Amino acid sequence: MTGIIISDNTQHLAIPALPEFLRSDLTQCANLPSLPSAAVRVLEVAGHPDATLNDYAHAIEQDPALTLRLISLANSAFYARHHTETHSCLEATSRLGLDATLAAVMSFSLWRGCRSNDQLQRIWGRSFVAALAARYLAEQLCPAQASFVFTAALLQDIGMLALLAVYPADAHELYNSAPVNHLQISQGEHMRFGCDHPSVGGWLAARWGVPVSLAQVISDSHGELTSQDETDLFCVRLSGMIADAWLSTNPSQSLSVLMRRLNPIVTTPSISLRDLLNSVQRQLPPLADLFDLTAPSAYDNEALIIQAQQLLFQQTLSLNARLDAQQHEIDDLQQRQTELEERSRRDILTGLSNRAWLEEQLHERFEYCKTHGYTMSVVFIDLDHFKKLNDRFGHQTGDRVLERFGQVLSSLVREGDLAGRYGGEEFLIILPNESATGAQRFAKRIAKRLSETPMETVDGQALYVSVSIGIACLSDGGFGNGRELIDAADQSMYFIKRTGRGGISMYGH
Ligand SMILES: Nc1nc2c(ncn2[C@@H]2O[C@H](COP(=O)(O)OP(=O)(O)OP(=O)(O)O)[C@@H](O)[C@H]2O)c(=O)[nH]1
Repeated sequence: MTGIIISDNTQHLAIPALPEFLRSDLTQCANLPSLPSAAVRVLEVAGHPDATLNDYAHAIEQDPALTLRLISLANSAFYARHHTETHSCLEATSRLGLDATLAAVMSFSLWRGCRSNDQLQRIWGRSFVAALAARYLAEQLCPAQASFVFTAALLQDIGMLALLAVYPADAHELYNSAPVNHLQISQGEHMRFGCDHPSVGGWLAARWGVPVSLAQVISDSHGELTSQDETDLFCVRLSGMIADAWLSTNPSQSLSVLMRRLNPIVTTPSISLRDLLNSVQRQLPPLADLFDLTAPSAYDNEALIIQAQQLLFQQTLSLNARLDAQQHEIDDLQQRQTELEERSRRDILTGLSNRAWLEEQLHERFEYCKTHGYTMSVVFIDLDHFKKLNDRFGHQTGDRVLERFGQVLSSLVREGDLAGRYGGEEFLIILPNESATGAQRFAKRIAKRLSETPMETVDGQALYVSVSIGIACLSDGGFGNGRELIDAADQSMYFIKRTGRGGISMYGH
């Protein structure tokens, strides 16, 4: 092969620069895949915007072997479906179209000398499957670009040829695992060579002087598939994934994984994976024949798709089951969290709110009432002579009295009120939207209940308690915050303590 460089387009590529050592090794490599002079001339023609089919045909005719192959390609089942036989290079070129002619010339040229090499056969096998898949996709999504997409997909792995030429041992080891998955290959290449074969392929194609748009798509061919991709790039990227799945050891499994990945991205209903695989299967043998390639083994695509769909369904079920289990765990955690929060607000002995929660709530409600012009009252209750009760009947009896008193309070408060234990034998009740006289009525009900209901029975003797109650209402003073309201209720309660216990006092009345 004659390696003639016609116009180096590498500087026009929007790709990350190749590592310096790799660029230097590639540039100096004597075995780098190169193009025969006829292919170079075809590229030169391709570089002219006004190039005609005649110019192409003339360039190709310089190479008789290439001419014969091109005519066979045009006459193959692949292209000749509805046409009569072609006999000249010009007829062949016009049947193939300019892009496909370019692709054919380049791949024929590059393919020479690869036939006896299993590894190269595998690389080209994937490229052919990808090219056919890409063309099917392009015919559905961007028919005008079908030839361009076919070419780009066919050449997407030429970087592997270059890396094999420059670093035969390393690349051979990396590519030797059959069948190949290009995601893993790209990762391996990054580790060994500092970049992957699509970038090298794009660089190589640009160095040969192929149109920059083509070299760019080759370079971007293995990127992440997204719905924002240009349609031609999208077809090329997807074609590689389809080829990987179809050629994998477990195609139905790989296809089901691919289907899952495609679900959120491919929304167009015109793409049928089944039709695509059937189309690839139909066109692969004649194309492979033409290149003396052993076509990758055929599948029952119908069964493959059904299997893949079943697997996808099973994966979806097990994923749903996992999601359900996770949701249960989240629900349990949330419930436990709620229980913990609830418990952190409770007084253990009485089950009423504890002091911290009372104060927090009082602060919030106080601010709310101030902002919206509502009123509220707090009722401060202290059990009388509780020390004596403890001393006389024991601490446990004292505890039961407190517990019972908590129940009495719970039974008397209304929805929206908040009753809690403020400390030892002190209780606080917040009454939203309640005046001092309303709070007084409430306090009287408590006193009445206590006078009627013993809190405990000790040795058959009923034990009654009395309480001192102080009330403060937001409307009865210039209170700046909830703390001042509690202090006012506390002071009123102490007034009762000082004047004999067992009564109710209202702050400011
Ligand atoms: N059993 C029991 N007693 C408690 C608890 N918390 C506080 N006490 C007791 O309640 C008593 C309160 O005593 P004081 O503050 O002197 O009040 P008092 O004896 O009720 O007297 P006055 O309030 O003046 O009527 C103390 O003996 C505390 O030990 C509790 O959780 N359980």
